[in-house]
Amino acid sequence: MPEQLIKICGLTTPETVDAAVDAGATHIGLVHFEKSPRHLPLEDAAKLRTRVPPHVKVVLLTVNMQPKDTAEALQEIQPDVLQLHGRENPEWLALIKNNSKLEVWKAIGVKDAAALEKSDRFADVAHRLIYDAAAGALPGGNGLALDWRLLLNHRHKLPWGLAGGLGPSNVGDAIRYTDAPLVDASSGLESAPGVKDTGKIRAFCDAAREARRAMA
Ligand SMILES: O=C(O)c1ccccc1NCC(=O)[C@H](O)[C@H](O)COP(=O)(O)O
Repeated sequence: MPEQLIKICGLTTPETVDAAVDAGATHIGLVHFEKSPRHLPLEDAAKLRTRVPPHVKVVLLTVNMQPKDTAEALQEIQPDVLQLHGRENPEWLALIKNNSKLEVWKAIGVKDAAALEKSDRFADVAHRLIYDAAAGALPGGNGLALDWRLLLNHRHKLPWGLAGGLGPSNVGDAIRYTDAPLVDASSGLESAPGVKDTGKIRAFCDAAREARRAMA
């Protein structure tokens, strides 16, 4: 049975990082984007990063960040994965991929089938695509679901994950319906914008693993 990958995104405190690790998350996401309620200054992100054991991967999220600032963030935080969540183009991803050992993920806002097809242009330059709802008030973390039906007949050219509006009550359906190898949630695990609920983190991880187990 393949391991269900689970990313808990937008963690901002030691308690919630520990809760995600204890609940069995495989990835934790740290957002460095000032307009987000989940924004972490570099120094704070670097401190949280040190709490994460090696078997859990740290994903740094940035949005249209300049190369010099990106280099500084990578140096300070030392993530395992860089997730680009803005309008970054394939050339920009290629530059990062060819100049570092990092995994590079690209978030794709999926508003229709055309957006999904267009994501193929990242096939040679990303290690994984994260399919999310199209940008709302923020580029991500809006609690909006994409139309899962769009994923059903798509021929994935590289590893992928499903994000957007997931929480404990629908992640099982999402996995059963789309067979997503990775599920990613943020606002559905909060009691207020930017405030993660450790009970919801645990329930999300349990529900995701249970759905995968039942499909084996
Ligand atoms: O979470 C944010 O605030 C955020 C801000 C800017 C870019 C990306 C952001 N989050 C990206 C994520 O990976 C979220 O987990 C993903 O968009 C799903 O969010 P949600 O629908 O709230 O579960």
